[in-house]
Amino acid sequence: MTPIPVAILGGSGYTALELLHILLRHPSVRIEAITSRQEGTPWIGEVHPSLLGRCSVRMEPLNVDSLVARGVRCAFGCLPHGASMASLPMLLNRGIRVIDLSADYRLRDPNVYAQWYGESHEDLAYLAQAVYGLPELYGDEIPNAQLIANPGCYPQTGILGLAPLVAARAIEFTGIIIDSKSGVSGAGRTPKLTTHYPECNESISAYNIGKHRHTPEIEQALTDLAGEPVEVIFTPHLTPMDRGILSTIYATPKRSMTAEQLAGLYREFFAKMPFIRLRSTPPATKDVMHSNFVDIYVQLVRGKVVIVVAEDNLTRGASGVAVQNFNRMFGFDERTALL
Ligand SMILES: NC(=O)C1=CN([C@@H]2O[C@H](COP(=O)(O)OP(=O)(O)OC[C@H]3O[C@@H](n4cnc5c(N)ncnc54)[C@H](OP(=O)(O)O)[C@@H]3O)[C@@H](O)[C@H]2O)C=CC1
Ligand SMILES: CC(=O)N[C@@H](CCC(=O)OP(=O)(O)O)C(=O)O
Repeated sequence: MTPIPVAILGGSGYTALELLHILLRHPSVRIEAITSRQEGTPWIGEVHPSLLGRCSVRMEPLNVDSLVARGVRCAFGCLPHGASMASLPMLLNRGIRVIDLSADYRLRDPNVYAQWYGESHEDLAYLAQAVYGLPELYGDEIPNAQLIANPGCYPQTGILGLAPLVAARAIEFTGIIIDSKSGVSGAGRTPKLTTHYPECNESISAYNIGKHRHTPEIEQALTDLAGEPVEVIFTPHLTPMDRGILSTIYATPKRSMTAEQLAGLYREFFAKMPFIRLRSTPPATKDVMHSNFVDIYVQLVRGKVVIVVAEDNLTRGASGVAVQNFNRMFGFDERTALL
């Protein structure tokens, strides 16, 4: 089969690097273009030395006419939110399918976007068409999507960790606590004071308590599953590791259940989902490093359900699930290049 020509936008960043490492293993993909604001069209290996000898593509400014002329069929947007909705409509208008790794197209209600992101949404037309790309929940909508809103890194741990309980209406839909810890690469490659080495090394800190923009994303998906509003208290923490997210979730059962009934709910919900691993011991971030797996452990403790979820923020949290979506969009086995 002729490989599918793809473009990656925002080539200097961490998710672009992760995506390149995965796509270079994909038998049916050709990296046609890597776009960047960098001056002088550098080789990708000059910006990401781990790609030296593996990928000989020059970075180039974004030029949609050129991408169309070269037959690009899918573009991965690895840009910050805001920059995504400023660029991606140009590609979509020309028939290129897009997987957007930013948050711009994840929240269906533009008023909710404005409330949590502090800016109004500028592309209501494509927002209305976007499919939320969490394959385990919205998998049937992905093959025909022109625009995939790739899910956020933290939200995937909260949504997947709670999905079996919410779908079974087995827990209270308020007072759910999601306590998450992320490695520093979650903040991207662009330097910031909080992620400067002396600021974050040997230290753990909570941030954006009660106002992190992933709260409405988690609630939107869980509300879809429940058919009624679900409310969460989501608290992220920055931890001194390169990559990985560990979320510990606390929920209150609506009715009493045994450990076996609880485990059965999870087994049934995630049956046939190749990237969910139900664990008999609490997972660690190292167990999922560089993989597309989401590891989930669940236990009853003093009348509460405690769920521990581990994922790699760059692989499963961003670029791995983007390739999982790509595989579904273009009719490949969803595990291609990921297992
Ligand atoms: N890091 C993570 O774990 C996750 C990230 N995401 C999301 O994925 C997207 C990319 O994240 P990540 O790779 O970590 O971010 P980075 O900051 O590492 O990279 C983003 C890249 O986008 C380009 N860029 C930056 N600002 C602009 C701008 N104003 N206009 C156009 N291009 C710009 C730059 O590339 P260049 O200089 O080459 O132009 C930059 O390197 C973000 O929206 C992020 O929120 C989602 C899930 C997890
Ligand atoms: C550790 C860290 O700073 N993490 C980022 C979230 C990661 C991310 O990329 O989220 P979006 O895809 O929704 O932009 C944060 O809390 O803002």
